[in-house]
Amino acid sequence: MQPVLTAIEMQQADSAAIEKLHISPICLMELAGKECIGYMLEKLSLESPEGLQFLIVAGKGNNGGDGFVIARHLLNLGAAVDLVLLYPEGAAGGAAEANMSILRAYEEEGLPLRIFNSIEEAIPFVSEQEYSVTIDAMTGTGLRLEAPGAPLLSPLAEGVELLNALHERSEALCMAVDIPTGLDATSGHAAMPAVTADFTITMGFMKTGLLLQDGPELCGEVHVAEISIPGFLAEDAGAFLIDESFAAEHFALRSEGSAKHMNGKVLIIAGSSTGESSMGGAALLAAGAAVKTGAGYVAVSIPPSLAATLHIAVPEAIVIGRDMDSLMEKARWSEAILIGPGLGRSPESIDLVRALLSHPDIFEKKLILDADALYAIAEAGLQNVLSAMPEVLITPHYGELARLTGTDAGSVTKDPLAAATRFADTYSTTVLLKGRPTIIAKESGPVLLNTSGTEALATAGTGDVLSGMVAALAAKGECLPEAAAAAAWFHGRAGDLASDVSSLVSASMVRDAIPSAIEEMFDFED
Ligand SMILES: NC(=O)C1=CN([C@@H]2O[C@H](COP(=O)(O)OP(=O)(O)OC[C@H]3O[C@@H](n4cnc5c(N)ncnc54)[C@H](O)[C@@H]3O)[C@@H](O)[C@H]2O)[C@@H](O)CC1
Ligand SMILES: Nc1ncnc2c1ncn2[C@@H]1O[C@H](COP(=O)(O)OP(=O)(O)O)[C@@H](O)[C@H]1O
Ligand SMILES: [K+]
Repeated sequence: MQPVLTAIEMQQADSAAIEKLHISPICLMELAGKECIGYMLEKLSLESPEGLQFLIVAGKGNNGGDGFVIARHLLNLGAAVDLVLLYPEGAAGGAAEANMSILRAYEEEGLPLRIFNSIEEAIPFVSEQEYSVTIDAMTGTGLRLEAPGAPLLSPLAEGVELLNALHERSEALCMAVDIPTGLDATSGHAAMPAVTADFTITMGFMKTGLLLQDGPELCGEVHVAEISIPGFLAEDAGAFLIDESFAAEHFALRSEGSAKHMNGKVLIIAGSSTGESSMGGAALLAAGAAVKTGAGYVAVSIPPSLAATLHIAVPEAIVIGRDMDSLMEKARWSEAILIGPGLGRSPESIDLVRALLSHPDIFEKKLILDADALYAIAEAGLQNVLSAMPEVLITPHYGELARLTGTDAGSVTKDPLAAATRFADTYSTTVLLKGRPTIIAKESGPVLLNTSGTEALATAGTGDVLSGMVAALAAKGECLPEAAAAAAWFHGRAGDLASDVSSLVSASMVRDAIPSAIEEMFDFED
C-alpha cells in the first residue's frame, strides 16, 4: 500500500532525504520538474512539446522552483514558455533561486521565453495567447490556511483567478504541480479561490489533502511522481491507501479439501418487523453480500414474519428467529457476527442490542456493528462497552459517528480523519467511517483510506452490502481492520462494475457484482 502523507510528514521526508541521505535539493527539484514534463506529454499523447505554448504561474517557494525547472525543460524541447512571477525575484532562495538564474541566462539566448514580473504585467499578453497547458506552480505543501474557505491573499488570489479563467474559456489543460494552489495539503480544505486542475503531479508520495474534502474535485487525475525520495522515509506515515493487491491478499481462497464450515461462518442479526413497518431489505442485502463474498455458511436472525422472504431472496442462508437460545447457539457456532442492518430503532431493538452486547458468546467473537446497532449504542450510551470487547468494528457514516460522539455531523465532516481516529483510540475499537474516502482507523495504528468506488454507491442499501462483505471476510479469517479495508475496496469496485451508468446503480446491483469484483483481482494477480 502506498503511504499518504500530511504536509508536515512530507516536509520531514524531504528534510530527511536532504539531511540524512545527502540528496541535494537541486536534484530533487530537477526530478520533480522532469517528472512533470514526462507525465504532461503522456496526457497530451505527444512525443514532444515542440512548437507548443505553455504558461507557468510561479510562487515564491520551492513549488515555484519546480515551475522554473519545467520551464527550462520545455524550452530545451522546443516549446515556448510564458512565465509569470507572482513575487519579486530572489524571494525564493535556495534551489528555486538557482533555477531562476538559469532561466535568466536562457532569456539572453533569445529563446521563446517571456518572463513577466507581476500578474498585472502579464495579463495583456497572456489573455491573447492560446496555451496547450497552463501550469500552477504557486504553492504546494508550504501553503498555510487559517481556516477552510479562508481568503487567499494577493498576489496568489490573482494567480489562481488567472489560471481558472483560462481553464474556463480555453481548451488548455491545467496542470497543478504537487498540489493545486489554495488546497491545504493535509486537510483537503480549499481556500477562496483555489485552482481547479485537470491533473496534478504530486511529488514523492500521495498527500492526504488530495483525497479529502475539496481535494478530489480540485486535483483532477493525480499522478505520484517518483523523485528519488525512498519509500523507507515514509514507512511511519499516518495513513496508507488501500489498493487492489491489498484487497486480493486479504481474500482467502477456499483450499481444495475444505468443507463449508471451514470457509467462514457468519451470523447476521438484522431486520425488523412491527405492526407499522418492516425493514427486511437491509437484512436481505447484508446476507446476500456475505454469501457472494464467499462465506461458507451464513445464518440470519430475522423476525419470524420475514423468514419466508429471506429464504426466497437468499436461499443459501440458514434462517433463525429472535429467540435468545437459538441466537446464542448460532453465536457460538459463528466466527464473525454482524448486528444492525434494518434492526429498527424501537425500544425493543435497543434492548436487544444491549442484551446482545453484554453476552460473552457475542462479544468474544469478531463483532461488526452497523446501522441501527450504532443508533442503539448511542441512545443507550453503550460506547464504553466497546472498549472491553476483544475485536469489534463499527461501520458508521458521518451522521452515525456524530451521534456516537455526541457532536453534530458538521464537526465530523470538518475533520473525518481525526473523528475516526479519536473514536478508535478512545474505545479501543476499529472504525470504518463511510464516505469519500472511506476511512479505516484502528487503535494506535496507521489509518487506511479507500478511494475505490464512485457516486454509484450513493444509493440506499449499499452500506448493508458493505457490512455483509466485511462479516464474510472476517469469518474467513481476516482480522477486522483488514477485513474492513479489503471489503471497502471490493465494494467500491463492485459499484464500478455494477453498471456503466453510475446513476442507475442500486444496492442489489452492487451485491450482484461482488463476485466479478473479486474474480477480477485474481485475473489481475495471475
Ligand atoms: N526539497 C524540497 O522540500 C522539495 C520541494 N518541492 C516542492 O516544493 C514545495 C514546497 O515548497 P515550500 O515549502 O517552499 O512551499 P511552497 O512552494 O508550497 O510555497 C509556500 C509559500 O507560500 C507562502 N505562503 C504559505 N501560506 C500562505 C498563504 N496563506 N498566503 C500567502 N502565502 C502563503 C509561504 O511563506 C511560502 O513562501 C512542494 O510542494 C514541492 O512542489 C520539490 O521541488 C521537491 C523537493
Ligand atoms: N459519492 C460517493 N463516492 C464513493 N462512495 C460513496 C459515495 N456515496 C456513498 N458512498 C459509499 O456508499 C456506502 C453508503 O453506505 P450507507 O450510507 O450506510 O448506506 P445505507 O445505510 O443506505 O446502506 C458507503 O460505503 C459509502 O462510502
Ligand atoms: K501548485
